Amino acid sequence: MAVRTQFAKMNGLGNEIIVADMRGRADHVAPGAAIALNGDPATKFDQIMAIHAPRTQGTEAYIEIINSDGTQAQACGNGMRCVVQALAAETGRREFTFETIAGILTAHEHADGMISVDMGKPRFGWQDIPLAEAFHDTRQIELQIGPIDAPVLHSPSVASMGNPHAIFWVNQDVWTYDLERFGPLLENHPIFPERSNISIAHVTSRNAMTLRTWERGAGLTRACGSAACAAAVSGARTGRTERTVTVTVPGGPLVIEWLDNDHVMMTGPAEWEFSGSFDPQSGQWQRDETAPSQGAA
Ligand SMILES: N[C@@H](CCC[C@H](N)C(=O)O)C(=O)O
Repeated sequence: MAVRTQFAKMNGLGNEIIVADMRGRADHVAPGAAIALNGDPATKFDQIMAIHAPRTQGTEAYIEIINSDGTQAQACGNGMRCVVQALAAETGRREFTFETIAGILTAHEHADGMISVDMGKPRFGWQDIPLAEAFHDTRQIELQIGPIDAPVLHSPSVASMGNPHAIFWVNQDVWTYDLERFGPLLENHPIFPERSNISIAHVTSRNAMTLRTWERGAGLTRACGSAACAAAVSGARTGRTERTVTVTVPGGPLVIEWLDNDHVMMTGPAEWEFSGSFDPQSGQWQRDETAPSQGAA
């Protein structure tokens, strides 16, 4: 059996996150271990944020992001806030620079405990999402679901926040749509060769919208930070909103700012639940019996 790794079970507005401390070791969390952890109600998660030793000078760590189906993701906004809270508790520092498969990003914890993550620049080219065919205007692409003459959802905006997002705009309560039914069909639609995160957005003012997301590789979630960013920039890009938007997801509000330098800043909370250790090969785990404490290590 492999040496166990320490983890913290956390959440970012209800997006279920496992922060795993893989520093000082060469192995990775195996897809089978992720699937096993997700199969246990106590450790059920949306993403594992595996903290590895830094690969690039000037960064704190390399973060590997693993969906609950064992696949890798390029971005996870809520997970990054959990990583920041765990490392801030461990080190006493508030400013961090991380590397992910999608590049370098910075984040900081505010004095009130809220955490801002610079999610980088959005990309809108059809090859960047990616889409399987050329669309020169990705503010609205041809895609619909439901009866051909009365589609339930149609004409989404698409954007990449490092990972692929499709945002379907609706004029009524986002809870009136059966996202559990449409999500998997749209996630796996042939237009998305790398699958996609699927969101439904209802703009309620120039600075606010509500959002529900079916996550690629994880399913229905209570929050998706990168989807909130993709929805905010798409809202501004299509003239529906200003560049600063409060995006209310089922777990609560996230503030998204599309800055003049084109970077997208996401601000929200993170919450520690419990700590333990698991075998990164099998996913066998146990809860720490010691007094409650926070931090990945
Ligand atoms: N929960 C995340 C996004 C997770 C990644 C996604 N499922 C994918 O495969 O792209 C967030 O908060 O951004």
